[in-house]
Amino acid sequence: MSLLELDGVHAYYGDSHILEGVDLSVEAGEVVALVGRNGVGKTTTLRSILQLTPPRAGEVRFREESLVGLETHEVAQRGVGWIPEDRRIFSQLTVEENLRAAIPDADGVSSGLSLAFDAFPILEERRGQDAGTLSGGQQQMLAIARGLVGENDLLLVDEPSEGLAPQIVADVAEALSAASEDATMLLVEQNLPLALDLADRFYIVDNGRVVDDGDADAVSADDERFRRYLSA
Ligand SMILES: Nc1ncnc2c1ncn2[C@@H]1O[C@H](COP(=O)(O)OP(=O)(O)OP(=O)(O)O)[C@@H](O)[C@H]1O
Repeated sequence: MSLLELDGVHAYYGDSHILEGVDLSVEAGEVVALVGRNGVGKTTTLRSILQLTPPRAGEVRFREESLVGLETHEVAQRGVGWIPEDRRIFSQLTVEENLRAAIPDADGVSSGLSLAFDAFPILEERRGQDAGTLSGGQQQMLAIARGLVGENDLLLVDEPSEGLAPQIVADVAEALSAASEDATMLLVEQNLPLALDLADRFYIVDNGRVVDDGDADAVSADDERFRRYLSA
């Protein structure tokens, strides 16, 4: 049985019908990428899992239990972590305080900090610095590190490479790749080569539906399947 299953999920913003029956699944231990053009509903799919945009029809099951109707904090308590597109770090807190705040269990603080600092050594150098003074790339590293130390069973990662310089993207990709060895992730990523590199499987989303899916190893970013749905 899959760790996460979406079955015919419909979601709206007001009267705008955004998700028109999304079906997908994520197995424990997998990295699954959601790819597709801007505005097709990838972020909304993550929001529908988190119950930030609760589905009006369809099911979201996590460990075979429905998440629909729960509060977002209850979804988080069940082990679903979120690394949002806009990062949402606490800019007035230091790097270390941001990490400590994301570690659920007091006994886990030192191992959590080691995990974060192993993944992103620059965060250890900056541990006493206010997070708001970090560069964009370092803030993204902190956001990812907060997700990693959260002891989640599933991480929803939204556009980790967005707005970052290529060298920083490479660092972020390396850390996500290392983290994915013992994490399960559903990843929204516009950078298709990066998405395919990180993921075991992909789903292509178009107009609020999954229109294609497959094994990431079996395709390359210039495949016709992607050209059809991803080119502007
Ligand atoms: N809060 C909102 N209120 C109204 N419409 C919204 C809201 N958020 C997103 N939308 C619209 O919903 C549609 C899907 O947005 P979504 O963010 O899920 O797309 P996406 O595939 O993640 O693309 P992007 O990479 O641009 O975020 C878009 O047309 C967007 O304009």
